[in-house]
Amino acid sequence: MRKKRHLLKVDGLQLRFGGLQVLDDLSLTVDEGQIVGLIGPNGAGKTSCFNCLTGIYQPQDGRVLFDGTDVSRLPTHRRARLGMGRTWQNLGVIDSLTVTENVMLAQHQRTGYSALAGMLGLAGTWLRERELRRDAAEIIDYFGLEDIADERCGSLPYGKRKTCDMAMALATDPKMLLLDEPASGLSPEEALGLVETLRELRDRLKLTILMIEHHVPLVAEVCDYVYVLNFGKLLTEGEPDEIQRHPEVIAAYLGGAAAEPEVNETDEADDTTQVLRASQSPGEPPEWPLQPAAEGGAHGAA
Ligand SMILES: Nc1ncnc2c1ncn2[C@@H]1O[C@H](COP(=O)(O)OP(=O)(O)OP(=O)(O)O)[C@@H](O)[C@H]1O
Repeated sequence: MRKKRHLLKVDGLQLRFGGLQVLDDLSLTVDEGQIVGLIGPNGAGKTSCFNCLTGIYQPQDGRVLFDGTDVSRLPTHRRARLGMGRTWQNLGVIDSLTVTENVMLAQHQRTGYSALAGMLGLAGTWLRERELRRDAAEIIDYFGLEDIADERCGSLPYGKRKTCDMAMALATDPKMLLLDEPASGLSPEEALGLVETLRELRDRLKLTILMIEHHVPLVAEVCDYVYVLNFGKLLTEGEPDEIQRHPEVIAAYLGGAAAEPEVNETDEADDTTQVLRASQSPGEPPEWPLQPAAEGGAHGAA
């Protein structure tokens, strides 16, 4: 049963680029303390939705209410200060900075002075910088990155850079995390670890999470509620087990909704991963509806 307090309420988003209707009357809510999934075929408009929520894109119509405040016209940094933390599909880390420096850079969204002023030790920043460094170390420990805290992100494997991206989102002190494909490119072990991390973020740190994800077992395992987007419109919503049986959802995925099949680097390496595809070749067995993962797959992590 869903809790009642909406942390995020999105009403009637309309987003167009020229003649392309990217989002069409999209409404959704995310209740406090829940992990909510946003899924849909490639090109359905999921990342564009995140961009509208965080102020990167300005939709032509619609409203975004966050924690009771209408943030529809606020710039990205103001939304971040109110508690919207975000990770990026193509990573938000700066490769030339170390893990600690990246996390501290993210923290400066809430300091009232720039990261550069902090690095230069300008007046009034020194004490605060010391606090930030201590907080950054805690966050880095929390994500198990302490051994590589002083390494430049560019030299790290993809999974570690992804974890650093999540650490950066947490460093902004969010109420809500918007995660764009957190499992993409992760090894099976890392994807299993992510299940635990997401639950811990919700249960221990009391964070609310809205997550775009193609990794089906992960969605089925951790999401309390799921929205399905297709061609910019909400196709359906519900708990994961309802969604997996929904005839329109099955039709959308099997009907070749929006794009060519995606080739995901993790496919070959990860046989526990079931990647949602926009379309499939005739005769190919459907990967949708969601099926419980094989024994030892992500479901085994519960
Ligand atoms: N800045 C932009 N200018 C023009 N078109 C855009 C822009 N951003 C997104 N689009 C288009 O909007 C549509 C939805 O893209 P979006 O990236 O939101 O989909 P998605 O569901 O996140 O897809 P994927 O799962 O592949 O990441 C696509 O047709 C895309 O080309």
